Amino acid sequence: VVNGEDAVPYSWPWQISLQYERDGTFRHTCGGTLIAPGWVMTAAHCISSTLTYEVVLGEYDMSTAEGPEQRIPVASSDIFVHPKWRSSCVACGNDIALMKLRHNAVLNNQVQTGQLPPAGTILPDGYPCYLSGWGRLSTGGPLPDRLQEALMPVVDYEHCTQPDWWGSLAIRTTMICAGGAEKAGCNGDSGGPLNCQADDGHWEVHGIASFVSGLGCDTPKKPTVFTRVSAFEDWIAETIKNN
Ligand SMILES: CC(C)c1ccc(NC(=O)[C@H](Cc2ccccc2)NC(=O)[C@H](CCCC[NH3+])NC(=O)C(F)(F)F)cc1
Repeated sequence: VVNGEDAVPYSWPWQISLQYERDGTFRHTCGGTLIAPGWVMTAAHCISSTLTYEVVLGEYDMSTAEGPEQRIPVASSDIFVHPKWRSSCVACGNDIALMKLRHNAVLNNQVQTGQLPPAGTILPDGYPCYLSGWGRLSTGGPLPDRLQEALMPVVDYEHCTQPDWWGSLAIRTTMICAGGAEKAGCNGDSGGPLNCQADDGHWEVHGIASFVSGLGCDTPKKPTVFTRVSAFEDWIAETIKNN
């Protein structure tokens, strides 16, 4: 997250760190959201069929074991990438994947499931949402130890598809744009949640971090682009029901 700040520890208790094994240790590669005790939602572009993954819940500072961490493996046969995802076309959308955990997470103050919005919900321009993640602090810059967050207002479809913004070739109605000024997602935030507060005060996960500009994470008028979760609720429900 570029130009964010340290999150209050465990204030986004559905945020997970997706890690893959390399040389005997696990490394953070993407964010994700715990949507049920045994299921994590992330971005399809985070998944490589050859890697071994585990999910870390209850994480805050990556540099130290603080206690609430739960590390749960994911079998590659339990990873469900959206059937319409094309890794050669992130602009085509469908950048969503579900992972079934080897065993259920233990829910507590530091580990909670995130709530999905009502199917079809479209947020208005300027609606305040927060991106959270352990992605780079600047384009090509370092990764943080502590979970970061940034307030990133929604940029609606009409504004995000303007030619000097992303334009209509890069953005689908199954996406949400947010930010577009100095705050942005960056590599490593992929798959993580766009957290938006409903009018009764509860939080909902409206987006899955998908892409930023190749010119740099916080390029003006190139807001961070998220998969719109409310467009995929049938597929999510079906996948969980069938597996
Ligand atoms: C719409 C299409 C033309 C398009 C495709 C890809 C991009 N961007 C990208 O691919 C940039 C490249 C980059 C590298 C380093 C620093 C900053 C940005 N990376 C990204 O956007 C990566 C991974 C995208 C997966 C696509 N293979 N995503 C992210 O960083 C995140 F966190 F925003 F989700 C931008 C536009």
